[in-house]
Amino acid sequence: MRAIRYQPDRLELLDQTRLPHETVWLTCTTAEDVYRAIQAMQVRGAPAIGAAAAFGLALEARRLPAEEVRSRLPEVAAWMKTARPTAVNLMQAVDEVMSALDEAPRGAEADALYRRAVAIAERDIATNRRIGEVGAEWVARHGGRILTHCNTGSLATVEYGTALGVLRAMHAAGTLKHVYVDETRPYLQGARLTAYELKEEGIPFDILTDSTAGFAMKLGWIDAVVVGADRIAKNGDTANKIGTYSLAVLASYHGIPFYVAAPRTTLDLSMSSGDEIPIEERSADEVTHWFGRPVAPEGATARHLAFDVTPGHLITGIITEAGVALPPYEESLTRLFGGG
Ligand SMILES: CSC[C@@H](O)[C@@H](O)C(=O)COP(=O)(O)O
Repeated sequence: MRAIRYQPDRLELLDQTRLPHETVWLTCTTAEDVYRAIQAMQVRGAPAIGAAAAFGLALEARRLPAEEVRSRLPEVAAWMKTARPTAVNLMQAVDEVMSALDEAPRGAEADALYRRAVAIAERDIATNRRIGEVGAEWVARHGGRILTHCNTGSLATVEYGTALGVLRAMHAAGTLKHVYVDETRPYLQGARLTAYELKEEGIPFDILTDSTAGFAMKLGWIDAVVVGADRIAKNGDTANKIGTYSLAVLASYHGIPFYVAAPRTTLDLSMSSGDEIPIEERSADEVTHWFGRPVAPEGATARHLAFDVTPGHLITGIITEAGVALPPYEESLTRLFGGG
């Protein structure tokens, strides 16, 4: 399954606000189109927004007059980074695609940026497959009934997924028994998107309301929790979809292993702890309204933190393409990826 299709003159995004009942492709031809799609969560998930942003800048390089690309694109790149604040993949991908300008011959900037964006996208797929292999072997030792949160699959990446990639690989290896999917209020990435992907793959699952997780653990339904990440600090503190922290606390209380699956591009080794990670706060309307329809009394207020930070000490292991990092993370992540 692919939610991102690209050509030099356009980026097509499978609109994730319409899934699973409508399949609508959105065509982007400018950086602004891509920026708006990221903000509106028509494309979402840390690696997917990074790749989309890279293509957005390549499109902008094609649209700008050739003699203005080098002077004007850096400002567009800085703006693109502000589309969403928490997932560091966005900032990394923007920097990486912009670095193509350094080597591009004059007049060939757009082609160079497009080629770099394609490389980012293709690397994401290969990385996710490797995370899947590494994680499937590791997680299966705990058992085959896995709880996951949000959507970390093909829709959240260029293809295959991170945490959901681990589940895909376990399914292929015959070690996955059942997936419990948190619905993931308020956008329902679990109930809408993860359920859609699991159904397509024929993987057995049940959706749980977010508040069921603790009792499901108490009832002995869950062997391990596997989630994705939007930014991981040097000490292993991990920002991910709101609700992840509660799951980690519950897993710790019940003695259930709790794993994060993420690529190198989700690590932010410039941050020493999760306290430094910017947490996106989205519109209260997304909580007081149900996909546009009011559910709370008129005038009711809400706080809509889109992410939380799980302290590294609650994380059993971080599954990456280079292997599984174990606590203490400052040492293990540096060993796997170097200090930079
Ligand atoms: C491989 S996706 C990892 C994370 O980006 C995912 O768990 C998540 O929190 C997505 O949040 P979203 O707000 O839907 O973009």
